Amino acid sequence: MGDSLEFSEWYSDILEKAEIYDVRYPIKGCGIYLPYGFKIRRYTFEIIRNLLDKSGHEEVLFPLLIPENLLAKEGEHIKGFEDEVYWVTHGGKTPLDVKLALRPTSETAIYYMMKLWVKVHTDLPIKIYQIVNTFRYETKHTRPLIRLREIMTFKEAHTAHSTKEEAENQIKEAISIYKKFFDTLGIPYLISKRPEWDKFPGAEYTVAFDTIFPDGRAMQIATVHNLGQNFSRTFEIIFETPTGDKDYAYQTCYGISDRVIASIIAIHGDEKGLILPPIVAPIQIVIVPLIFKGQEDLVLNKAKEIYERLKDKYRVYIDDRDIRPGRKFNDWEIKGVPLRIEIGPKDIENKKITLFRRDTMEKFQVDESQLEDVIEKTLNNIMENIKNIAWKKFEDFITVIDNLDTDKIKEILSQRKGIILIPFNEEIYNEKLEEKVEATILGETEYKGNKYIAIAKTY
Ligand SMILES: Nc1ncnc2c1ncn2[C@@H]1O[C@H](COS(=O)(=O)NC(=O)[C@@H](N)CS)[C@@H](O)[C@H]1O
Repeated sequence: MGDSLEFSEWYSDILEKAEIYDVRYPIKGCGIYLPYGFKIRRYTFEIIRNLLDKSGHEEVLFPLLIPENLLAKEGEHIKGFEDEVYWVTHGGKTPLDVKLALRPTSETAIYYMMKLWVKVHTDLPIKIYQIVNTFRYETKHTRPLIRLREIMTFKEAHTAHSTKEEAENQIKEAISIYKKFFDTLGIPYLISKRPEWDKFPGAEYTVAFDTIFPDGRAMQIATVHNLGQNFSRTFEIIFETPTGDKDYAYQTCYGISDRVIASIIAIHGDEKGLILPPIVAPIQIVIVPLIFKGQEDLVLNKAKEIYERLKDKYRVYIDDRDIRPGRKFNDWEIKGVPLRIEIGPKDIENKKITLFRRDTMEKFQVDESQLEDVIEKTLNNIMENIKNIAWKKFEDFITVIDNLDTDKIKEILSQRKGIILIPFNEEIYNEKLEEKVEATILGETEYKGNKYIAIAKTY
């Protein structure tokens, strides 16, 4: 899946063949999560929910609509989004006296309310998040789960603190939460501080997680923003300090979207189809009874027995369709089911069970009595294996060069692409550098102990 056309064909194909997502909705940039894809999405976002809940965040839910005067309150912010906002102008036939925005992100909705909630320092910190749909009228071409106009799974966390230091620590916590999240999914990443000219509108600075897709292009999969007091001054989120003075809250926000699902598909998949990390697989183990004439019951009963042994601990499914086993194997391999159990009369006689692991495509036999142990070990091993493979591919896409050799950079980015790292150098670190290298400056990054400028072709 080297070059981008081949990859993008593979990607569109797999969304359809694995029945994840249907792009045929009559609005550009909008699509439908089909049942299998919806389950992957649900298990994936359960992980981030648990990580956020365990680190003192509360899940909330805000209105979709934001009145124009609110959205436009913070100058930088509205400048950054004015070309992307969808507007509601009528209620039925009645023109609205105030235009309403479909939230592109919810800073202005949430911070309006924080002003009402925050009076004294003991009302802080506030650490809330929501997982909602947001809307951005993307003018670059849209791509399923990657560049949407309706971003259906937008996890946005928003925090407010009584000191600058606490907000800085929150940035660190957010970065560590995202590291745990992507490590749990086996998605590799490079963390960089976005350049001044590419930070989030209204932020002091932005830290971003970028991964690399099989076509070599970098994909921003998470962002963490230190908002300083920019929004709290505009929205007057003022609190009484312990010494009785007044101060503006110090804020952060951090977001991920459906791109995480796109990354799981793109980074772990192979020519055959999906390879799902067990933790997000709708079916973790599929049981395929090998039915021979006259021995149907023997095999089906054994399949049911094994199902009963596993069903409390795993998401397991018996495929008892009346079709050839080879067809079944193919279907589940496309859907990325991590582990397959094949049951035939000979196995039953020898008290053996045949297992097939999707990541290495290898088949092996175990004693029936060993089944639970072997499954546990194999599923863990699959996760470790696909994570190592993903990081290996990622590292292979990173090229460190020791100076700003623009010809060499352009050459690499036109062939293999990936991320180029050049030693950090204040003089050259400006917007003109993007023109020189004809690529995006991801930002400043630490890599193997040194400081670099990261450069890449991006989505
Ligand atoms: N059009 C889009 N389709 C899919 N995902 C997107 C789109 N635009 C942005 N994202 C993802 O959403 C993440 C958060 O978006 S953002 O603009 O960077 N940050 C915010 O909106 C902040 N309010 C943090 S919650 C990005 O890192 C990116 O991974």
